[in-house]
Amino acid sequence: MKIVIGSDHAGFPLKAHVIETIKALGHEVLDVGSHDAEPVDFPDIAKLVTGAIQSGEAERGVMVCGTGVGASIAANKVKGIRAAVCHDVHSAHQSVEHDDVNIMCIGAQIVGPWLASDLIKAYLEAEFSTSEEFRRRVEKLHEMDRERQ
Ligand SMILES: O=C(CO)[C@H](O)[C@H](O)[C@H](O)COP(=O)(O)O
Repeated sequence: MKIVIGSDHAGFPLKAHVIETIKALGHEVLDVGSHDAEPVDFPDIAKLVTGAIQSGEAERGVMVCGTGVGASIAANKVKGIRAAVCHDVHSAHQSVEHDDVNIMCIGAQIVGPWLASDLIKAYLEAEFSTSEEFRRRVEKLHEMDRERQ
């Protein structure tokens, strides 16, 4: 898969490790910044990450900010995006299996590199379930997207 990755200044220290992990798992990486530790607002980076998914350039994304919270709020403002903060391995895979999450957000000030690697592995190895209940629920999310004002 092609994975788009973005971080703000608070997520930047973990971003290189995240990229290395994604590549080691055999995926391609599209890095939309930030490219240094200069302060940058997470909504600006979220626009770049979500844009790559909306255009089809990347299949899934990973965003790193200080807590993962701001990144997920910003990403979820965009149609077609299902973003979640995942700081445990179970949520990292279930968010895809049940909810078809397409951007996992992690907090560089919350998790260390070892856990980040485990989260990314669980997220990228997971596939959206074919079970009717999960498909139905995500279809309702698509409906909510279409009804957005
Ligand atoms: O975690 C975040 C938002 O949820 C951000 O990455 C920042 O760390 C947070 O907003 C704090 O901002 P600061 O400019 O890094 O002090």
